[in-house]
Amino acid sequence: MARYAQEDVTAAEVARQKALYGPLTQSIRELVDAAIRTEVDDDTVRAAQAEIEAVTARLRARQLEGSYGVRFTPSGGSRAWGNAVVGTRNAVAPPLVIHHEESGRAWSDFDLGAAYEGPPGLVHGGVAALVLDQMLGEAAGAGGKPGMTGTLTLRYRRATPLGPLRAEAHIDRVEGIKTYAVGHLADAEGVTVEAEGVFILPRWARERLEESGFPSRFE
Ligand SMILES: CCCCCCCC(=O)SCCNC(=O)CCNC(=O)[C@H](O)C(C)(C)COP(=O)(O)OP(=O)(O)OC[C@H]1O[C@@H](n2cnc3c(N)ncnc32)[C@H](O)[C@@H]1OP(=O)(O)O
Repeated sequence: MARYAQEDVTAAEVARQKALYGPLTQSIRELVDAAIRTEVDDDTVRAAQAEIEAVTARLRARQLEGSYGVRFTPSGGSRAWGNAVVGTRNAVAPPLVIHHEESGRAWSDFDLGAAYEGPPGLVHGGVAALVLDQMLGEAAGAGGKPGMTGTLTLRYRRATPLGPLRAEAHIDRVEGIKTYAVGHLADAEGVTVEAEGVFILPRWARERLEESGFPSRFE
């Protein structure tokens, strides 16, 4: 069962796993792009399918029971390697490498290819929401006010082209357990999508913090 978990793992072991799984995941991303854009003949497609199924069976030989979860390391870091936006082991993730400031700011330069298409040549609106949800959430977390997305509001000002993009977000204001963050997605010509959201520390997390003696940290 996936969860937040404290892991007893060394930094060297985390680095070893990152060096192992990062390239595997990148290869799968390239496979997805290749499958969308290939124009090879039918027999080659069928042969490729058989090879992919064989590789999938090898990886399935030993699996986690559920999803990856979020794992905290002894050094205070966390691994969200299954995350749909930033996950080191998730080929669905573009992935975004997100930079943070403790003031509650986050930004990322990244590239969205054929796998993220909605209208022809343009980023799917749901993908823009996916990216901005994560960015606003990361800004809230960077500022020490993490939470679950309560409400996310988007304004699609103009279409976002596939290709190189930048996303930015920052904390706008904090009201008790609610952190309001704003941000945008932009291409080289400027902003394409604006976002605002409220991130709320869930009741179960508030109760756990109160039990552990840190009741005021998020107030
Ligand atoms: C670093 C990692 C970044 C990750 C970024 C990605 C973030 C995500 O994708 S999170 C996944 C998507 N979000 C979810 O699934 C959230 C599902 N909803 C929930 O878990 C809960 O409804 C949650 C946490 C939003 C609020 O639950 P809970 O803490 O029990 O709320 P509750 O105690 O009733 O209300 C607390 C306050 O929040 C307000 N509130 C509750 N729900 C919402 C909401 N959906 N929108 C806005 N305000 C809300 C209430 O009105 C109340 O306000 P006030 O104190 O002023 O009266």
